[in-house]
Amino acid sequence: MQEVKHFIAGEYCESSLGRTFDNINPCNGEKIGVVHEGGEAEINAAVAAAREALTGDWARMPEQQRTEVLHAVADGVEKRFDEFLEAECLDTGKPYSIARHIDIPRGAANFRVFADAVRSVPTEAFHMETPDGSGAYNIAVRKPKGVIGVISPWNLPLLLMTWKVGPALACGNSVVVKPSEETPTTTALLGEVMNEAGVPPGVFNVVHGFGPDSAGEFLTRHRDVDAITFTGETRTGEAIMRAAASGVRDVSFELGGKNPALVFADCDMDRAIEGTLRSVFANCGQVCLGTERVYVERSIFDEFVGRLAEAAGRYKLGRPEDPATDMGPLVSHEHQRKVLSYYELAKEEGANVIIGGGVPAMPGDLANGAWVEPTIWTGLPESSRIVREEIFGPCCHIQPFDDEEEAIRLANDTPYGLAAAIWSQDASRVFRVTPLIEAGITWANAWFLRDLRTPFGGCKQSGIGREGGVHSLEFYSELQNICIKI
Ligand SMILES: O=C(O)C(=O)/C=C/C=C/O
Repeated sequence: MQEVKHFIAGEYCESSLGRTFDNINPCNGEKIGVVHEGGEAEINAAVAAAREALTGDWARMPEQQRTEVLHAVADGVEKRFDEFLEAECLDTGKPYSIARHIDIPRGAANFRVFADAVRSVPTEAFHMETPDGSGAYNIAVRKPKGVIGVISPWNLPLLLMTWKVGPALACGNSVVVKPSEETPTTTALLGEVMNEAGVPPGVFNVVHGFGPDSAGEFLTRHRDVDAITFTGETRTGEAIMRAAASGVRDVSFELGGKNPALVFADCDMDRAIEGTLRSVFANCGQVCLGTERVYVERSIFDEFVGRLAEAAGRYKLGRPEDPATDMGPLVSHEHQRKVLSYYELAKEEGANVIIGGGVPAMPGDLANGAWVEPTIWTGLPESSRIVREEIFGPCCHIQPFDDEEEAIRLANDTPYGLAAAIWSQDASRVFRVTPLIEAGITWANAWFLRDLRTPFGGCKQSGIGREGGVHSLEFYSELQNICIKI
């Protein structure tokens, strides 16, 4: 039976609370093992270890060596690829086919891209004239921010945790990570890789537990944590922001969304179907950048709905390790209950259920898993909760529109602003429409095409700040301007 422990100061340890919670396989509801629940004592110990690491070998390590160590961490993840793959898919239920191409490779790449960025992205320097004519030089220098609190989500556990830990360590910080209680294993496993790669003890720490009145809250409230980065639901972000205000700590948030896709009649229909299918149903609809609202130009509405439904009907739900599987369960029975409550609400609100809307019949032990059917609705008003609220499941509502102005208005009619996709082969339309979409990330004729140097994050209630490239370096460092009089 698996036992997932905390990782503090380079060592695995149990909880002083003497409490553990079950880790459940969402494919069949079976217990995978137990996870130690961290309390205030564990968070205090982890933050203290992180603080001490900032005055030890890690602080004295030359930047070049630090980046080599981070490449060694990436090597370590790649060397133990199958171990990370199996752990991630056991925790999440996601198919090997997704984790093999997205989650685990990005788990390594997120260290490499920022180890390289910190060596190549310049800071600014200005020469200035001075009244005495001798002049002065201004040089901006990046310095570590300090101890970073990282609260990472359950949908892409390794990817989204290393998306934060990679740049944080590249900038010379130390971190205390509180992974989601649903998916603790790969974050815990990374501790071994950190030790093997030569990351000094205390630089990378992991404490497991829950949010309120548990490890998550204790971490965000800890006064010796200099900044907090979080990916997850907007209302949790609000609570973290309130905690961060005490001590004026900086925050970086990637929060919720209700992302639109705009499909124009002049699109490449095959590409629009393929791309929208992925953006709605990938990872069982549990991707923050995913589409839940699809707006289709009226002249192609019926054809688009029919073809998307036909494609969605071909998903093979099954075990992660089955090569035929292209959709897993939701991450937990709790999340299944939430998604199914929206499936019921849609029926109550009179939606046309084009496909799905329930629980699939699954064979054998899989019948005890957190499964839901890929689902497509039409016919609801824009005021419907189905169209307004983030569901985070394999489902979308499709609505027709008649012109570009209406499409843009519909897309922007949401308190969120994370991602969007538009499908059109008219270049003028693409350049006209995309800047008018209120979203931090907008794809045209693509989805989830990711250049890690680009700004990544949401506006409105979808987040604060940007990650990616220099934007991550900006958050994970303090810039000091040094003015030198000649
Ligand atoms: O691709 C990324 O860097 C990223 O952060 C993906 C986020 C997905 C959230 O569900």
